[in-house]
Amino acid sequence: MRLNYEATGPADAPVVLLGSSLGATQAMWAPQLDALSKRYRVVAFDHRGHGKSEVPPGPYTIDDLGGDVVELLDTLEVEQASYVGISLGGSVGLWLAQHAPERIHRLVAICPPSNTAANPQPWIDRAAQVRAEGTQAVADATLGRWFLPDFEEDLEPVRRMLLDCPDEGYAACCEAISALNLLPGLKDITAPVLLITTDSDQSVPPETVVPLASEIPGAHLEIVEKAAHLVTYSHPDVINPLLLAHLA
Ligand SMILES: O=C(O)CC1=CCC(=O)O1
Repeated sequence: MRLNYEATGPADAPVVLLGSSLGATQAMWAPQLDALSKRYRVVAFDHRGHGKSEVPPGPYTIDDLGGDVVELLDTLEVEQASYVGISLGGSVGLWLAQHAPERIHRLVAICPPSNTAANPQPWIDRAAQVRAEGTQAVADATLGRWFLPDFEEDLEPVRRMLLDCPDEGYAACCEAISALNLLPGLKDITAPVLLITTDSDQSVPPETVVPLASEIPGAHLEIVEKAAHLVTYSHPDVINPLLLAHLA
């Protein structure tokens, strides 16, 4: 699988991978790049079906998405990296920590869905809707979940990113999310984990993230106040110091 990625920071610095949300590209990490790339080789990638990565026909599985990242590490000849992921990207991080523990140095999982298999129908319905009508059919609702109404920045670039997402890639990743259950392997994770959730996340409610902290050995939990789902984008002033402290 050919994954698109953008690398910034010193070529010989420790590598940090950045995994994005459903419907987003690596460009969503712009608010983190300056802070992280002073100390790290930052590799922000597009999941399969997203951005400039390949778009094979779906459905995809979390094994596909996680396996793609292992393949990317192999291609980059990186033995071990830290990983920061949000939303679907956070789920991929939890998968990597369970299935490729020797490749993950430290993990930050932000607002990660972990047991959507318990209620798969909304994701199956969303996949069908996007295959039939395109990502424009879900763009307004998505922006409403990603940001609180008082977030004043221009959201057009984010809307454009969603509209540009290949419909098949978006739908196929919804199907991966619909079958997701990462709970059984949490107790076996050995990498140091920082979990981040927010008080107003309607996509992946905090009640589904907080309990993960007592399942993952030694995990640290942070709850960001007055923030919705795409907290890396809306609150870099809060998130970036948390990332730097955990990755150090
Ligand atoms: O679009 C959403 O609802 C937010 C979301 C949940 C999982 C993911 O990757 O994005």
